[in-house]
Amino acid sequence: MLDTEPDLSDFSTIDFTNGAVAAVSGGSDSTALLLLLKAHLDRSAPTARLLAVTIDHGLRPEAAVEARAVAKLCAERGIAHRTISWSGAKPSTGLPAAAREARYRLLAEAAQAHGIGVIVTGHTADDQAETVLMRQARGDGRELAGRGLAGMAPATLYDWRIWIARPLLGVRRAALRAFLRHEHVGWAEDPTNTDAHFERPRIRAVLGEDRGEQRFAEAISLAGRAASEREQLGRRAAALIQKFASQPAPGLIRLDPGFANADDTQAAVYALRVLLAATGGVALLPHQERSEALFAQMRAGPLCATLSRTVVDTRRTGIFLHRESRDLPPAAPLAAGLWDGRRRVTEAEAITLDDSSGALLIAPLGAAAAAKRSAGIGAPASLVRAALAAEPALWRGSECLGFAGDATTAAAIAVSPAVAPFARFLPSFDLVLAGAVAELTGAPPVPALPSGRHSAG
Ligand SMILES: Nc1ncnc2c1ncn2[C@@H]1O[C@H](COP(=O)(O)OP(=O)(O)OP(=O)(O)O)[C@@H](O)[C@H]1O
Repeated sequence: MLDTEPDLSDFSTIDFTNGAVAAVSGGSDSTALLLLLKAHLDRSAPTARLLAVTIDHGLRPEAAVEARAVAKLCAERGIAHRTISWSGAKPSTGLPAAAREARYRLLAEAAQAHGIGVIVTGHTADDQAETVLMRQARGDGRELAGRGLAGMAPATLYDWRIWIARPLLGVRRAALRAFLRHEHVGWAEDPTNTDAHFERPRIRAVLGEDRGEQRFAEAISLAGRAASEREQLGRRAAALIQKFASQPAPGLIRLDPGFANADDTQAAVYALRVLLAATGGVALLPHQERSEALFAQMRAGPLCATLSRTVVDTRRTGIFLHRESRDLPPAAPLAAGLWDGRRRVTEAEAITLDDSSGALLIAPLGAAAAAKRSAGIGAPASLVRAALAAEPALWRGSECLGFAGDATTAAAIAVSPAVAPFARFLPSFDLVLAGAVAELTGAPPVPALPSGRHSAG
């Protein structure tokens, strides 16, 4: 064991059977992560593969030099390393979010290409405190006690396919730096970390002031409480979904009328928000206040309203949710990825896109084709047709070949429901809730956590 190794018991809760990708920027936290993880694997899983990956976003000239320094360190320590460049077009607005999205995509692709089962990042307790304080400053906590303030989860499922673990979330940055100094290993300082134009460095500076340690402790304790509240609320909402929700036809959710009278109003509103976002294909949950108002209307009597791109239609037989017909995606060539935020297209490469009879397109089934389909059971025919009309279908010119993913087209393409609010990032706090929505909609089950500790049960 390395003699100044900080207490890193969290490594032992991660399953490294299928190896690990260590995301290493070259900063102190991820450099320490790399060395500590290597020591842990050498000790307890010597056959497990370790691949260090550095993403060069192409945004700072020093990034290439930093990546080479990581490569050199890896070569010295016998660790496989890859530098991957983000070569795509860079947006003029929302650059940090786009860079983050690209970073996780590239890390996931690297893991998949090497058959590796988990990505680990160097997020620390300091990052956690900063995140919570930033969210508090933005007022995220008002929305729902326990959600925004939970901070970063110990594990997050990316793109519904690979887990990102954060084993250093309980470790202070200062301890990691002390460890690196002791090991005589240097690191790169990212100038944006101290640039007061950015929110995080400003918060970081506050944590370094007189009452910084106290504020740090308060933020971490708040995050812990908020995380367990969020998890509990998610479980209660999941139970309501299991009890009251069904899917009579693709894209159509039916809530039993008893849902509107559920005693646990807080959980019912939360379940409603998640179902609205999932049905509409929207990543962000609809506003708390608007959702509360909608729920109150549901209690009061029949209604037909739209929220989060979802039509809510109450009938004698139930409360029905389906994607509204406005702003559906236009016909487009098949491509792997999320379609309308709510359907996941895979294996699209198997299609011959430009055959002689015209390119295959993915587009909504549309009202005319939906009218020819037989109605579902347990739902008004008009609502089944409205839901089906918004389902993705394969087209050649004006000829509809059938639902994308149907038996007739399945050989070439796979389309499965995506649980929109969690399709890109599913924090382990929300595992049970996301699992309930997946079961309801027929989405693939959530892949098992890379550890036994944060179990979905
Ligand atoms: N360029 C990079 N290459 C590889 N890994 C990176 C890179 N940048 C960040 N990471 C990984 O992400 C962790 C957090 O980094 P940082 O705090 O700079 O990113 P962030 O954008 O705040 O985090 P998040 O990705 O969660 O938003 C690092 O410890 C490292 O594991």
